[in-house]
Amino acid sequence: MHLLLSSQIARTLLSLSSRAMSLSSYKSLLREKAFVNGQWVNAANGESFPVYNPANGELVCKVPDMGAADATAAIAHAQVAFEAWRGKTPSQRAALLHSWERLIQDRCEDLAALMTLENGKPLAESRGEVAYGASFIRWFAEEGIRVTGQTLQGPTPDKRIFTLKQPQGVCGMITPWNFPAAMITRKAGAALAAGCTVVIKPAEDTPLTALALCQLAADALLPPGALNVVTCSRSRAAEVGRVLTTDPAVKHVSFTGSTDTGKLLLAQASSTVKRVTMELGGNAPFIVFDSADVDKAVAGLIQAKFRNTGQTCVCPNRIFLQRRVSQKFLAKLCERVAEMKVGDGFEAGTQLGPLINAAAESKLERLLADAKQRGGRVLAGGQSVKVGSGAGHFFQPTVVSGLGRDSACFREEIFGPLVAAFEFDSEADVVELANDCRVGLAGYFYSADVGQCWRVAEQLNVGMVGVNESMVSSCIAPFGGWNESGLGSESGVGYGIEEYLNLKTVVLNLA
Ligand SMILES: NC(=O)c1ccc[n+]([C@@H]2O[C@H](COP(=O)([O-])OP(=O)(O)OC[C@H]3O[C@@H](n4cnc5c(N)ncnc54)[C@H](O)[C@@H]3O)[C@@H](O)[C@H]2O)c1
Ligand SMILES: O=C[C@H](O)CS(=O)(=O)O
Repeated sequence: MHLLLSSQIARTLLSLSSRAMSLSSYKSLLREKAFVNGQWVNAANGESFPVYNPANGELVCKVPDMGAADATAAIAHAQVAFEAWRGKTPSQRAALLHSWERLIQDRCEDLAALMTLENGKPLAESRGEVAYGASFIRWFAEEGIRVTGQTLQGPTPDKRIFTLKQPQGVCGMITPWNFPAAMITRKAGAALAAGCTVVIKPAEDTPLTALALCQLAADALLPPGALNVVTCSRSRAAEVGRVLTTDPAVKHVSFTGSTDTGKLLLAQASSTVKRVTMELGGNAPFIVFDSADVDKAVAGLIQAKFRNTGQTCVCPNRIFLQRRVSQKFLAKLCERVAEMKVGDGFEAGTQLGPLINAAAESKLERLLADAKQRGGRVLAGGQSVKVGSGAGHFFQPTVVSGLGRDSACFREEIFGPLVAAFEFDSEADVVELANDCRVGLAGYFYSADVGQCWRVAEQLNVGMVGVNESMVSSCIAPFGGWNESGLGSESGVGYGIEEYLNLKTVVLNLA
């Protein structure tokens, strides 16, 4: 008994000490100002807005609530910086980006703590995201050195044709709360490596990680004006966004967020015909065929579905189970789900942190009520969870089966820890079901039939497919959606950086 007690005490002390360690050192990167032209600045209106810890509703700090004037000033500084930044060689830019990436890696623990504090995700996931975010900077530093053009024989002997790829200029970026570091570096890394300068508006829920990245960029000696972050509350997002999407000095708008917001920004950006990159909403099918390795499929679903508490754009959203394997899969899945730990992201062993806010919890409850009303069966979870003071919005990992395509879980992006299961009979049936939606970001399926793997991978109307694999994102793989999931592609060889380059054709007369 004494042995057991001492090991429990040790675990508790370790948990508290790791939490204390994380909380104590992040403060060196906590900034309560925005970052423009290499300076820490307040909003022109002197106003600020609060950033809360989603796990307990406690105030973390306040940051500037900037408006149109601040965004316009940031763009002007980025424009001035662009001329010098584009004039550096790709290798010179790469050296600075590599320095930035190394500093990010060195400060992983502090950045991770800051991310968990403002986003709520488990500390282990935050650490993973810091490394993932840094990988994009390293990747694009190298990509920038390998941007190539073409040399062609002209239509007549006295002509030669060359193509050049040149940086577009100032890029406006608007990013979401679910990946406070990676959604910024996946864009800014590519744009900066291409020779562009950037003005970023991070999500109002998670500005602190973005600001911390600015401090490290300054420490890495990125020149003033190359990287700028303007912060604003949700109520000012439209005002700042309108400047970023309509100022003639901005040549590219890169957005990651919901499809509805993306459509709005697209319309605004059209007034000055800006280049755009849109990474929008998803509704990923996750198909398990009779021939699948069920244990592997269950593990894959757990990994992809509950990452970031189910709040990622590539989370499996509709789980399609072939009839013969359905019960076995659901039994194994529910067994694993029942073991998952919901809690504060700083607590050791936490696998599911809080939802980002009350609206996210209300949406989850609405989707669950709709599922039940349509005859869905709750096989696991289904309840919110009180953690600590109870001010956070925690929800059990939940599994609902017996749903049809008329359910809200089929039609909407769930964006939470709710597994919605649907049964199917034939391959043709499930491909039709999977493609019955207006977005097409990611899709996954498990099958031991090679021919089926090829057929289904080719037939799914999505930008990324996992075949017996549930993780499709990395700096190496092009990331982008079809249909209403977006435009363009981020990361990959050539794709991500090309978004920020203009193509120029030069026809040279030799005579
Ligand atoms: N495709 C991807 O890579 C990807 C990645 C993350 C999130 N998402 C999608 O984002 C959604 C969830 O994120 P969210 O709730 O933060 O999305 P959201 O569209 O509400 O917000 C995203 C960003 O847009 C800003 N914004 C909102 N309205 C604006 C406006 N009128 N003008 C200018 N900016 C505005 C927000 O402040 C935030 O910074 C989901 O649909 C998810 O699929 C997609
Ligand atoms: O939520 C959207 C992100 O793009 C997911 S990922 O981290 O790139 O897989």
